[in-house]
Amino acid sequence: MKKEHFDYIVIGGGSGGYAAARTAREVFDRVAIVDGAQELGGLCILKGCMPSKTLIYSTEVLHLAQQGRKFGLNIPEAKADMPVLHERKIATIDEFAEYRQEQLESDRFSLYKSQAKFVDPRTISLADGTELTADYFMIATGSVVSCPPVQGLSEVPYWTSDDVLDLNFLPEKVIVLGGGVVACELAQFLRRAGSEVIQIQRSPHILKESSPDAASVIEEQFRKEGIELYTDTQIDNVAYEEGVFWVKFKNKGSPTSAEAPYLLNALGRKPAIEGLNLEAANVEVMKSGHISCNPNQQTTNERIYACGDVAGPHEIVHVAILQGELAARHATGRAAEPVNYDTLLGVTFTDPQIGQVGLSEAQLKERGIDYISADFPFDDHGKSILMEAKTGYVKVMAERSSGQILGAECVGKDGGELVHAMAVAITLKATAADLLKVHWYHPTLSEIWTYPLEDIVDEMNQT
Ligand SMILES: Cc1cc2nc3c(=O)[nH]c(=O)nc-3n(C[C@H](O)[C@H](O)[C@H](O)COP(=O)(O)OP(=O)(O)OC[C@H]3O[C@@H](n4cnc5c(N)ncnc54)[C@H](O)[C@@H]3O)c2cc1C
Ligand SMILES: NC(=O)c1ccc[n+]([C@@H]2O[C@H](COP(=O)([O-])OP(=O)(O)OC[C@H]3O[C@@H](n4cnc5c(N)ncnc54)[C@H](O)[C@@H]3O)[C@@H](O)[C@H]2O)c1
Repeated sequence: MKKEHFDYIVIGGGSGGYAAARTAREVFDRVAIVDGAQELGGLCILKGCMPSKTLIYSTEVLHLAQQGRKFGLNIPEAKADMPVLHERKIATIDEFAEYRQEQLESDRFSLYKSQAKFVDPRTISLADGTELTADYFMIATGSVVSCPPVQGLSEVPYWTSDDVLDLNFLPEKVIVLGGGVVACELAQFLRRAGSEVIQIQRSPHILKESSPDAASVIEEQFRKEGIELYTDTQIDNVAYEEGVFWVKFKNKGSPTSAEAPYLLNALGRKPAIEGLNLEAANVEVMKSGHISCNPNQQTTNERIYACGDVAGPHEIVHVAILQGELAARHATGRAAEPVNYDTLLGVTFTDPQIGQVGLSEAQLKERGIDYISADFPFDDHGKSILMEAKTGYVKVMAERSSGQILGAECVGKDGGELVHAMAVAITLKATAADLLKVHWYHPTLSEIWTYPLEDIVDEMNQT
């Protein structure tokens, strides 16, 4: 049996794993990456952020073109050409994936294309029986689509996000189960591409990670665009007969049903821990299935770290990367600062987008922090009015005593871009008064932030 020893072994070569390997390699000479995927590159590049945002951007352009009259344009017909959209996605993603594959295959690392399984706390075995030992391990195996216990769901041929991101035809009608980020981004993509869409969400609002105010804006927009959106539902069962999916559910208590030839299961993802044999490595998992980690990303076995979707608490690429870098710095004995989730940035790529950063109002209340909140709507702002981008608002929360910005929300056109101004402010601990010293160019969407900032400073001056 082949055996080899490394300083550091990364299991899973996605965003988090590659960040850890690259950072560990700055110090260690012998770094191995083990990945069992048929195609290397990880979720973000292959079936997550990049393909979804490529397709979503196309339908955003399509939506604008269809609104041509509003802008004084005569665009006779604008519609999605699904095979071409599909080709564009493939070409775009291939380029990103190729670059990542080159990085993984470089001679800086020893790459093993295999599933890994722990044999003991210092050893993994590969599919061909090879055993690898290491001083330190990083588990970065990501997540997989989950199939929650909805009656009938596991027996029907549902689509996942992978299928929607790989469509080369326009489905005439799709039922979308769920109201999380994946469900919402893809429901709007499908609708704008031309499908009939029925979306069924359990809780009273979609997008539970966002504020109810933000979710309400998206709900109104979805309904305006023709998505048949049900919230506050309970799914009774799912069935599939002769090419038709049936979903029976209670809509605010009353029995309802929906039928369509396609069904997207967007009811969430779960950590990819199956087959790792974590018990053999003394690595414990939490009730959610995430690997239990301390702030340095060390698991219950201090020589084994975890990062990204498999560790949580947020399934977001930049968090996976920050965690991977931090963990590798820690393992190589360098200064390492735990990820600060109080400055967390999140973006939902619906249109309008939701950008949110720092503490939410709910968190500020929960922590008993005395704060001032001020908001301003896009329908009263010069640049957004001339762009016909009048939906949504910006909101800023600042500590009452100091004016330090603690949280911000931007629901609007390119909200995910605009919110970065506040992300910088929050991370650098700027106050509302500091931010009013910035040159905010006119007319830009960004200058909308000055209105709530002025309101905060005014309110502070009154007390
Ligand atoms: C549709 C969709 C859209 C998304 N959009 C965004 C977005 O816009 N922005 C954002 O921040 N996040 C987005 N996300 C989330 C983001 O993609 C993930 O948080 C991120 O990619 C997770 O990275 P990771 O390194 O933890 O795991 P992954 O990139 O999934 O890497 C895990 C790797 O581990 C390998 N592996 C698994 N098990 C084993 C094993 N036993 N042995 C060896 N190898 C193994 C896999 O083959 C894989 O290559 C999206 C997700 C989805 C599904
Ligand atoms: N823009 C981005 O950053 C982006 C985009 C896509 C995905 N992601 C990440 O990927 C992760 C996975 O996203 P997701 O949307 O698949 O999961 P999610 O957990 O965010 O959403 C799952 C949805 O399914 C619903 N649900 C779950 N079980 C149910 C049941 N039994 N009956 C009815 N409803 C049920 C939940 O209420 C929720 O609305 C997220 O954590 C997100 O951070 C991020």
